[in-house]
Amino acid sequence: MSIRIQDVTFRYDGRTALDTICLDLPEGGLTVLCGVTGSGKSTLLRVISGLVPPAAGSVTYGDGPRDPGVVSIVFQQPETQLFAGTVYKDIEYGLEQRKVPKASRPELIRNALGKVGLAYEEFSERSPFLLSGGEKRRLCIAGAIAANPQLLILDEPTAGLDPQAAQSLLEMIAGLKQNGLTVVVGTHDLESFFPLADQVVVMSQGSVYYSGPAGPLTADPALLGTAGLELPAYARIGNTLRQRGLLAGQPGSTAELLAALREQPIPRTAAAGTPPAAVRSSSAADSLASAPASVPTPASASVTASATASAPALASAPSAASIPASASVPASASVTASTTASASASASAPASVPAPADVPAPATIHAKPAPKTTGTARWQRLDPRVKWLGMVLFSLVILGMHSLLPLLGAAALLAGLLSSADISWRRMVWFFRPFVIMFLFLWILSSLSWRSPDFSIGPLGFSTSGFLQGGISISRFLLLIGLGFLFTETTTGSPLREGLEWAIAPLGKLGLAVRNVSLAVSITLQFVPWILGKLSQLQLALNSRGRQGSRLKRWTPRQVFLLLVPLLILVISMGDELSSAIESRGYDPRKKRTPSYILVWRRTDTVAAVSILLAAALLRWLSLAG
Ligand SMILES: Nc1ncnc2c1ncn2[C@@H]1O[C@H](COP(=O)(O)OP(=O)(O)OP(=O)(O)O)[C@@H](O)[C@H]1O
Repeated sequence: MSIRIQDVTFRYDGRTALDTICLDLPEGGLTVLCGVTGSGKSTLLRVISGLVPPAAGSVTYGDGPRDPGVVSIVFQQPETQLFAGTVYKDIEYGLEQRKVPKASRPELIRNALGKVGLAYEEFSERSPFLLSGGEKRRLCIAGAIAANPQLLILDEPTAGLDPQAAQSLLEMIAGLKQNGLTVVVGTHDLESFFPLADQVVVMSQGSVYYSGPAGPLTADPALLGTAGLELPAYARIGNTLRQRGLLAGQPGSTAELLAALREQPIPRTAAAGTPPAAVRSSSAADSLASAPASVPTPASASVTASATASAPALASAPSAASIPASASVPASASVTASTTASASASASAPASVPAPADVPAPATIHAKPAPKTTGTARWQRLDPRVKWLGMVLFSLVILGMHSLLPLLGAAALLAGLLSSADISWRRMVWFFRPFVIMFLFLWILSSLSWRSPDFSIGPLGFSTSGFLQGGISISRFLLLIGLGFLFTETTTGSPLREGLEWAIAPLGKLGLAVRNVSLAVSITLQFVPWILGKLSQLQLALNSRGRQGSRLKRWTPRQVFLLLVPLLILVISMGDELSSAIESRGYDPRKKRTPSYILVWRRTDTVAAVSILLAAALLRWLSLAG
């Protein structure tokens, strides 16, 4: 299935992560997506998978819109993709979602596990959560290929795999491609994937910097260097040898390089200081066997190196492999460079890959405008003590509210504060949705009355006072949660902690372990967004098993149930890692420490503190009057 990506733009909370991307992914081909971290690879893969809709532009699958059954994606972190109690059930979940008949599932599961090198007998009944990192990754891939998709998307598939596992994964991917599957791989592992690639796409700051075959990229180090990437070792060695006239063409892989070197004996030259007896003809493979990847030494120096360690590897190199005469540049390759801040669409040079001189200087590539001061940035500059003051005062005032009017006043104030912090609606809805659903349920429960209902809906009786009281309690809780959300969204860990430690310092004289308390509170508060982030990753992964499209945003009871165990495991292991990290850094609450954030009180902080006091007094007056 071919894929056409047209003018795709994607934003996270207003921040552009993908900028008018245009790409064609060939049917049955393997496209390698590379770029420095944060360049937008994972985001583009998610958009291609159809799991997240682009803000603008479109993705077309074959001749039309996406059928959820034909696209599979494996995410970067395997631990956020496994849900079921056994390996078998985990793969079966995806098959069930894709309506594969129960009778055909065992065979498909056995095949999929076999393809990724996990023996069915050994693994099918094991818990996915107790597998090693590499085994988890292979299981995720097995889950993705079990239903025979037409497009397979892999994000960093070789990360965390040992060399043998990585090699068998590469062979598996090559096999899938041979069977006509269209594959897209986002990776930093250029060494492994360039030799397999039909097309390479280099991303830089959310734009496509290069798209075309791997050959021109490996022939010209400046092309990848400009995008912040390094050539694979085989290409660096190949280039050095070509420059010295020791190799005819550019090798397309390590195996090709070794094969060519074995077939092309390189005459040794007498190097300075080399005894004449050492001057003899020898295979270049021998010479290079122990040379460093970047070949920084002169040719003569590498010639004197003796081949020992890599001899078995050389022996297994395919001798028939051919090397292209020179890295000629196909017309389809294109390099894109945006030179000014407004050149978002990027001027594209579709003709030929330019010689190194034509490659734009790093300083001129993808220049971005100076960031505007956003509401979030303004909030972040506010002294954390002011925020703590607001948090504590408003929490107390909200807890003392027992009628609708002050609650409405507090809700209006909170809404105003959230929008002044530039927190997008989408993010707020994402944050509040699970709470609203849970609280609605609690509200209904608290309104039920069996003995003397004031009104009934079907068989259920409700009391008016229970309904009102329940509504008020739930509104109070939602406001408190909203306050915490505003606080953690606009305050990073260090200021939050320093501010709290300052505020509770006097309690230290009464024996309170001030530093422990502030550390615990700041970690707990920082944990909330982390947990929500993990939850949304888990939901995305679950949706990728087949529940996609219009149902993406819904939380079904089964989903909630499936997500609970992995989420709990993630939280426990994160807690474990955090406590080990704190211990390993020699944390001692009695020792004096250097503050990680210097508290500075400005005039704006005084204005903010006075406004908080006035607003809290007004809300308190409203609650008393009501
Ligand atoms: N959930 C998110 N919320 C906000 N910003 C995000 C989110 N995920 C990614 N980003 C931002 O979007 C940009 C692109 O991120 P993305 O994960 O796509 O990059 P990447 O090239 O895959 O990086 P890596 O190689 O490190 O995985 C980055 O600036 C990142 O900080």
